[in-house]
Amino acid sequence: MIKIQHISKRYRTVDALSDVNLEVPRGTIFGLIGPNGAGKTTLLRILAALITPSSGEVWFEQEEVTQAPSIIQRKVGYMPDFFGVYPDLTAAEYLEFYAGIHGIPRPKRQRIINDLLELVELTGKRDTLVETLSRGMKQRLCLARALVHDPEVLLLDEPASGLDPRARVELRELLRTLQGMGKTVIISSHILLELAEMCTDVAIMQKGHLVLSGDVEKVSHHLGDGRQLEIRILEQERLDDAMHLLKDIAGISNVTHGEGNLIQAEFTGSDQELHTILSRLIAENIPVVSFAPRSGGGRLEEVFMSITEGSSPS
Ligand SMILES: Nc1ncnc2c1ncn2[C@@H]1O[C@H](COP(=O)(O)OP(=O)(O)OP(=O)(O)O)[C@@H](O)[C@H]1O
Repeated sequence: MIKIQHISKRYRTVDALSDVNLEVPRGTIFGLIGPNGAGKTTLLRILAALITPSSGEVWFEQEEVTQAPSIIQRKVGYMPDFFGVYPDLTAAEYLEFYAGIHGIPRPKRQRIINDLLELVELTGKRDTLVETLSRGMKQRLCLARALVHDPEVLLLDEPASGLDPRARVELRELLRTLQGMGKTVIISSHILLELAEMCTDVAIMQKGHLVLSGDVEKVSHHLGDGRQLEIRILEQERLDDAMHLLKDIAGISNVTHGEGNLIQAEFTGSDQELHTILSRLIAENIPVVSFAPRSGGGRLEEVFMSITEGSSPS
């Protein structure tokens, strides 16, 4: 678990972070979302010990680390939001260079490099000049670079920006693999939907403040207390019956007819009550095809827009 307590950072006249408190559970894929200038990069750079906060504490498990950069550097891998300039190095040489920087003994390096190239699916590119790799490949190589010393925590600044949809799917799969390896991953983005599909937890930031954080479901449900319910039924003729029935149930509001035979409604209540609603529909012989609280980015997007009013998410 990483605990960020009362972290503030002031650059001359700019308050980049103001009293940020955040807990990142171990093993999560944690998204930092916020418009440009929200303070995401500043927070990641503090967590990577690249800059020190003006005040506050960062705890990695039982250790306070703001004054102990060597602990952070051992535990954390950081991927910045820019690729930088590559000297004339092949992918393997590039990783070898960073393995050297991390003091990994020479005899161990080749195996680590082979494993990392395999992990990020660049084995076939090991002797290719980095400069000639595609953007997605460079991105994955940078990720491999951040993993060279086998850190517990990975910090990825805007990893999805500029990636095409396929590269984004590959990145998401890679992040899941890393999570499966027990790593905690913190990623930032100013484009909410990029993260909604990748993260288990999110924190929304604006103008140096943390506005809201928690697991994706919890944050998605933040708007009102309710969740959005989507019910699809088989036969158009039963649509009105189903809508009437739903409108009479306590806890259900805003029942509307969506595309095709879809009914959408707001729902406040427990999973037990949700189960009761489904049972009532079935008891009335309404041919339910699917019954689901709406999840994913759409809802999160609404939350984001409502609490970062006036700021565009992209
Ligand atoms: N080195 C610096 N000197 C002065 N001000 C800075 C510096 N770095 C960042 N800032 C300011 O701090 C605030 C937060 O910037 P930061 O880069 O952390 O935000 P961000 O959420 O990562 O934004 P972006 O998505 O644009 O990268 C901004 O107002 C920015 O101009």
